[in-house]
Amino acid sequence: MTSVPVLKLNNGVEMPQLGFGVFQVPPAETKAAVKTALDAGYRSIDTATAYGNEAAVGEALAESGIAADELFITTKLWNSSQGYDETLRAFDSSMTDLGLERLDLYLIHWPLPARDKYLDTWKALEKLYVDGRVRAIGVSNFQPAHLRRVLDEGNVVPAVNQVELHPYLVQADVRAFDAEHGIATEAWSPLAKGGALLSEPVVMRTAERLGRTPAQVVLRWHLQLGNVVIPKSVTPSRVAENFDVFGFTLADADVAALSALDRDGRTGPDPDTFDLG
Ligand SMILES: NC(=O)C1=CN([C@@H]2O[C@H](COP(=O)(O)OP(=O)(O)OC[C@H]3O[C@@H](n4cnc5c(N)ncnc54)[C@H](OP(=O)(O)O)[C@@H]3O)[C@@H](O)[C@H]2O)C=CC1
Ligand SMILES: O=C(O)C(=O)[C@@H](O)[C@H](O)C(=O)CO
Repeated sequence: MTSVPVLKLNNGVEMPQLGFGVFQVPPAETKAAVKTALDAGYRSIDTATAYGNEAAVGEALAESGIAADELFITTKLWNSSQGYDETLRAFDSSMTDLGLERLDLYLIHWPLPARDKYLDTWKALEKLYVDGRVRAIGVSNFQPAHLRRVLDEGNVVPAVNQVELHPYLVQADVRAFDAEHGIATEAWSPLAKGGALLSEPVVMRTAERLGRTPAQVVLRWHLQLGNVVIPKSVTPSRVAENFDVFGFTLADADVAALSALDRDGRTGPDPDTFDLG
């Protein structure tokens, strides 16, 4: 079976560079989707309390019989649970739902700067890390200014920053800041939600030339930039297609041509202003 390259995080923990996302997968369909992904070879699963499907992910993991040390499971603390004590309680609840002894990666889902609770929240993640309940801790949707405060006031450097990232939103500043501080950048909505990006002439031409699909070309672009990617699909053929991205490479010119699609094209909320939950 294809083995996925791993990135060594800043604490030495190894994270698969390709994983499977389950946002908007209804709980009743999640077990089947995760099983399909595990059968295809994925070993990293990205969920969140907000997705409402942690328990279904946990069932799929338990039924798979795959050893915990071969899996890499990420979940995220939802906005309504920010704050030190609330975070510790929310973590316990996620672990019960996931049925895990130890989590691989726990992320603060959004910074919510107007609430100004993410530093207290980060302290709780640090406690979970120091107590050995999670192998790595990180953040999601953090802009450099938010990360700067965590670096200045925290004791642990976040291992990962998971942000919206695809050729319409290349996130050069965030990626540069992350890289400068040893933080791995993980791309959410790596396919820009499977929309217009996959019909861009440059993406289609490149795919045709290489005998690959547009989604595979976009995922290759991420991998060659060094991003962690977590495409989501409930379509088994696409789940397999998105995993089959290790048998070809893009030329530097192809990578540059996709990067030139950058247009500040967010599909999701702006982290500086998003405040929900
Ligand atoms: N931290 C955060 O704030 C966020 C994190 N995430 C994480 O990132 C993951 C991925 O992001 P997501 O928003 O789901 O978007 P993606 O960019 O992964 O796109 C998913 C969409 O693309 C379609 N698709 C998947 N593969 C292909 C393919 N090969 N060809 C054509 N279409 C395809 C899917 O359709 P179908 O399923 O019908 O096959 C689905 O509609 C999430 O599942 C979640 O884990 C996402 C948003 C925010
Ligand atoms: O999918 C996620 O992880 C998200 O945080 C987003 O869904 C986000 O909550 C959103 O898009 C709300 O409109």
